[in-house]
Amino acid sequence: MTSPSHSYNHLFDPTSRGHKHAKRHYYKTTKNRAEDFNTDWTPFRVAEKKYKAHFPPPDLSDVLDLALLDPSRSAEIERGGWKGRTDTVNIKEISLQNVPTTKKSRAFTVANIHGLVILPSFVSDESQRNLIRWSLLNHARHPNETNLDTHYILPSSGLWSTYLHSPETTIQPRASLPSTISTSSDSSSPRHLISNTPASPATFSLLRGAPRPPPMPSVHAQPLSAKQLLPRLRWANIGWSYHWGTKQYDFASEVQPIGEPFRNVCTEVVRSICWYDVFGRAGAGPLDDWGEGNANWQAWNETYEPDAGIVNFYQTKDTLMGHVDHSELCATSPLVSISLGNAAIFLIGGLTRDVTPIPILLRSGDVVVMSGPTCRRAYHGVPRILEETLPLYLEEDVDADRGMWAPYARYMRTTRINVNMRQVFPKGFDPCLVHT
Ligand SMILES: O=C(O)CCC(=O)C(=O)O
Ligand SMILES: [Fe+2]
Repeated sequence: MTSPSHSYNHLFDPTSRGHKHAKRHYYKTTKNRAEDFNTDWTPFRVAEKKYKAHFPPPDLSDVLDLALLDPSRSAEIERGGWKGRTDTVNIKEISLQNVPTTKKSRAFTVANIHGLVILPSFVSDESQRNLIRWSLLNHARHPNETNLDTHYILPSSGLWSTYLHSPETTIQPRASLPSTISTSSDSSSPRHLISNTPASPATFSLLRGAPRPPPMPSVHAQPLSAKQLLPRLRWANIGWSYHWGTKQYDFASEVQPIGEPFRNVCTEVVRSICWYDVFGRAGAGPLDDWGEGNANWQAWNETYEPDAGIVNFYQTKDTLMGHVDHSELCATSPLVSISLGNAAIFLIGGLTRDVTPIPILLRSGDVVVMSGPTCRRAYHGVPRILEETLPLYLEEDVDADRGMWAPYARYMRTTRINVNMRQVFPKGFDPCLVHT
């Protein structure tokens, strides 16, 4: 039996030991900071700072928390003590089609962020466990690139499998001759978010020909055991290989097959959304800003096909800075984002950081879809993973799997996984037909 997860509620009680400890830690670490608030910060930065703060814990009364609409999730919500509200923004429920009646799925759009669809607990408990297993065992390994490959010679069987079978196995760094190798520009954790030119069908041939120098391995990387290296796993590529140095896809390298479990959830989501409810009816506004990516949303139920993306592995102290994902040639087709494990605060705003973002509490099994010209190019980020919010069905002592789930449960106790799937090429665009 594992010990029950401690609620984060203690931080909200000023008489508790946890609160006093966090307060002492806060004063110790902030003692020398000149100014806590900078008037130059954009509204997006202000929100990031707010939710990042560990003491005092952020007030979540502005955070949209759709799990509160589902009574069957109350135990999950109470566990961590983190709770938002359902009335922070105007939401509208939209229809889902072809979803088995056994599924309790619902879908919501959010006023002001046209093209954003939230599907709370779309992924069943069992399917969440499968996606977590797949992410660690089958996905985060060769031939898919991970953040660790630049710096470490990872075992061909994968880091997770090595950790399961012999956690003390030493993994050697790549750079063993410090004198000949300069210090890395580090594509390792945390993710580097550099600005780049948005991709489009018009810029494709230019992008395809651009040099993609391989990242340099760090000379500071030390040999580590599989067990020590595992918490440093931050991302693994899906499909088209992503070149972090230029923040563009590397179209010259081989595209890897997309894991069926990821693909199936994403296509199920896109095919079940009634896109007329999102774009066609209820004051959708002008559709002339859809650009070359094409406004073919009427056909997404049949044509949507993910071909790239990333699996993010967050430890509870990790964050993902505000950014726009604009390396995909198709600037409008749905990006499907699946949350697994601990909950997080997700911020989504507008086309610049000057738009005040909407904070949304994403819990395990929730799916977010970003689509259309406004939402697909909106700044978004993850300023906070909410500690101790792992749902009970992902704990080891509810193991229907005779011990097989236990190592996953232990890893997930401090982890959030996000599967972030995109479609790089617009429907009908054939990269082989473009001449350089
Ligand atoms: O973790 C998330 O929910 C979002 C991740 C994201 O924005 C990305 O991978 O580009
Ligand atoms: Fe993103």
